[in-house]
Amino acid sequence: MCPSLTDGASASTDRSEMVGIENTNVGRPVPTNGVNGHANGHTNGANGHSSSTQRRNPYAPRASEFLNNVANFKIIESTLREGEQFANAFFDTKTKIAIAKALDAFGVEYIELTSPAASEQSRADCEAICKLGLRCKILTHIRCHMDDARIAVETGVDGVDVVIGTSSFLREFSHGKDMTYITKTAIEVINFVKSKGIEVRFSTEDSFRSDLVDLLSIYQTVDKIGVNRVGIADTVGCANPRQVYELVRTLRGVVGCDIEIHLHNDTGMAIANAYTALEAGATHIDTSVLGIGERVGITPLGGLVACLYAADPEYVKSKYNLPMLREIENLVAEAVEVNVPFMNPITGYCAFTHKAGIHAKAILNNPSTYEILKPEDFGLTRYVAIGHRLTGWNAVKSRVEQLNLTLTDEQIKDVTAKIKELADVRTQSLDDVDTILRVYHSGIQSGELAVGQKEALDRLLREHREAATRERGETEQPQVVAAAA
Ligand SMILES: CC(=O)SCCNC(=O)CCNC(=O)[C@H](O)C(C)(C)COP(=O)(O)OP(=O)(O)OC[C@H]1O[C@@H](n2cnc3c(N)ncnc32)[C@H](O)[C@@H]1OP(=O)(O)O
Ligand SMILES: O=C(O)CCC(=O)C(=O)O
Ligand SMILES: [Zn+2]
Repeated sequence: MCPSLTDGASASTDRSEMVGIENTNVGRPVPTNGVNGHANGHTNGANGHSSSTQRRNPYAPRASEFLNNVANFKIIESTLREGEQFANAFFDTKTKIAIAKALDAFGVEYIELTSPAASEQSRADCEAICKLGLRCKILTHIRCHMDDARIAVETGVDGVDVVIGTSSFLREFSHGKDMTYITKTAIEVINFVKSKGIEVRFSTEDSFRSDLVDLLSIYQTVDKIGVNRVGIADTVGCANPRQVYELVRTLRGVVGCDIEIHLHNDTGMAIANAYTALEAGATHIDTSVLGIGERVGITPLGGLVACLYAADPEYVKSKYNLPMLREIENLVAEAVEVNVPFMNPITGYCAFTHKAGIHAKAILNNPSTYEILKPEDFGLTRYVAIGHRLTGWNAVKSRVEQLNLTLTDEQIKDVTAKIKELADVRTQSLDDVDTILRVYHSGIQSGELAVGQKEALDRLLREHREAATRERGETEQPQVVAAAA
């Protein structure tokens, strides 16, 4: 059981075997040795550590890397474009508006919408979203074609994202155009969109399987005519972080405009690649909620936020309404009829649940020991699971203290051995653990029990169970008879 959410957002949340700990400690002092954790207010170091801890981390982001935009980026949220290409997605107007408003309230800088050339409803929805008066900029995504551009500029969008495939695969098997034609059309479309006074971005589809000279040449051309952004797309999800770094860094040296990156997740690299793109100088990252899109989709909003928060929590907190993330993910998950994956960063069922005794002890002393993300920054709560065979006496002690029982450390170790013995047979609920602790405590208080008296403890537990069964039997008996009748 991994109940990491606070209010039952995960359908089957069961907290029965958990110790919920607010902030850092459960009745236990946080060490005052200078390594402050989450409990004592947040420090200015990354990762929730004190700045002294931060300085000791040789892998922390280095401010001296002048191209690095890890703490200076914009999100282009494409749930309503790339996300609509997810096999399960059908967004009616009401749902699109709800998603657009939620993303705006979260704080994304841009929302990208499906091409108005796709269908009459797509065009009408695009216009409707433009009229909402959202704080974020609204973009629409079109083919590199004047017909699409003419429709797009009439919708009221703040900008148009233009794309065309440049790899030999797409030039031969998709649109059939060569680089000369692509360049000529790109210039025409960009000039047209610019003439309408709105933002324009030019992107090559399948960039990582395109010829580098072709790429740099067309990007340089569109940069010269004043495109606002150029985009790189890992359309098939084939790129690795080193390749992303090299291409973005090379491009950074060739164009003066902003650089956007769009990364598919076919090999699970989308978040790492996005992070690396920022390190190399990209300025804009495409995301979708839960990563939905063609095939397995693109860089997920939540995962990217987790990754960037780990690098610079204060910057990410200042930009986005982090506690809204779970609500947005639930909204989109429901709209496309999927569950939020259990291993999802931040909102996954077990994202803030700690289990093994070694972890539990350290977490109770200072959550930074095993947490890079502070659950409270995302409106969530951490839990420590104790009713299992991997538990330890420190975790049990925290529960003893929560229950206001008085036991010595030696006694807690003794009763922990009993919990582990029982948990070897089946996981114990928190109620089970509490019963064991209360029976043990009253046995000690009454003098019926001393440390190491296993048989006496077994007898007390058996007697307690029998008494409870008798009590239940008295109230349950009539119901059984009634049901049988
Ligand atoms: C990698 C990506 O995700 S890119 C974005 C994908 N988004 C979409 O496809 C939006 C939804 N698409 C649609 O509604 C339709 O495909 C439309 C309206 C865009 C086009 O529909 P149709 O005219 O029926 O063409 P169809 O979809 O069969 O084929 C794509 C057409 O676009 C052309 N094309 C493909 N990519 C591009 C491009 N980037 N720039 C210009 N033309 C392109 C192809 O040559 C083909 O035209 P053709 O049939 O005249 O040769
Ligand atoms: O417009 C872009 O940059 C990307 C288009 C796209 O969805 C892709 O190439 O996967
Ligand atoms: Zn895509």
